Amino acid sequence: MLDSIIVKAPAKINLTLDVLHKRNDGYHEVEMVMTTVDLADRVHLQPLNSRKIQVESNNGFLPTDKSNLAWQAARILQERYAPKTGVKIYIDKKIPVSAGLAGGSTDAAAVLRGLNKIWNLQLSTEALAEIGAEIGSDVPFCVHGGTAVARGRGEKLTFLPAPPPCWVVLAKPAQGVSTKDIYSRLNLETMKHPDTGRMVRAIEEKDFHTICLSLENVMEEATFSLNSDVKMIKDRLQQYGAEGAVMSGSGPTVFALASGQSRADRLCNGLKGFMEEVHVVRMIGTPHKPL
Ligand SMILES: C[C@](O)(CO)[C@H](O)COP(=O)(O)OP(=O)(O)OC[C@H]1O[C@@H](n2ccc(N)nc2=O)[C@H](O)[C@@H]1O
Ligand SMILES: Nc1ncnc2c1ncn2[C@@H]1O[C@H](COP(=O)(O)OP(=O)(O)OP(=O)(O)O)[C@@H](O)[C@H]1O
Repeated sequence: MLDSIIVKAPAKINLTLDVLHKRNDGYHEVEMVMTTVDLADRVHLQPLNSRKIQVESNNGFLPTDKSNLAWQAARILQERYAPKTGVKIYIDKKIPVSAGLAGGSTDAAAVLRGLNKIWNLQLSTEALAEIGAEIGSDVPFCVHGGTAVARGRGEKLTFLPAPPPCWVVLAKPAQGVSTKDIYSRLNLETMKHPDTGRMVRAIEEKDFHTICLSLENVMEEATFSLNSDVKMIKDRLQQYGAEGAVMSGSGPTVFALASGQSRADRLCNGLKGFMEEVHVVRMIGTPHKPL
């Protein structure tokens, strides 16, 4: 058994997000293009000789009990493959919580990848992603990282090349939203669907301009109606010269893409005048390297 390990757990953004219909199991069939950005939690894993799973974090608002998705990931692996060991998980939280950036899902994915290594389980990435789907719909993507079209509940992944290098300005309004609530408020009859095919082609052709034109998210209307700040931030980003801007996931984070750092910094400075949580990061878009 290896000693401690620190696993980087990056946030995701949705370049497109489409909802096709509601399924009999209560979930929705989705089609969305997801990619990773360089805003990441650091998940520290330290094996324990007892069966304890202990979670700590620098963020006092995070649950440290079994409702933490990182705890759930450790429990599943322990029950199935390593009944005699435990782990201390310390989450150095950098990703805003309840933001639409898959913060909890990426921590769970980091625990799956990290424990696979330190408990020497030798599970494939596909097997870890399958386990991840039991924890949450965004976890399989977070296990792989990179850029992908996600279908089904979010677990059926078709991988794409990385988008062209660019900057991402992430703006998170203070008030969070519940993913479940936003799904239940969607108007499936009247929504305008994104052109997912155009986004996929633009990524394959590394056509930054068309990527910006193709950013679309069917959840915006529902989130805007609950939190008017979200629309206001998107409008401001467009007024300040964003090449493209859209909400990520169920929100409330809105992001803008910029081909150069100076434009990204200008957008960030414009927003900083009236909101606190703004990050300028690089798009990553390539799958995680093996640990
Ligand atoms: C909005 C997205 O973040 C886009 O990437 C995801 O679709 C949500 O992924 P997630 O937060 O991992 O979602 P889960 O934890 O699996 O589900 C939370 C709740 O969202 C709803 N949900 C989620 C995924 C999906 N395909 N259909 C749904 O209806 C369900 O009500 C579920 O109870
Ligand atoms: N490790 C974790 N990090 C963040 N939130 C967690 C974690 N584990 C459980 N949670 C809980 O999950 C809820 C959603 O948090 P999260 O940051 O994952 O939202 P999100 O970014 O909107 O997720 P998604 O984009 O996957 O819908 C919060 O209520 C939080 O308390």
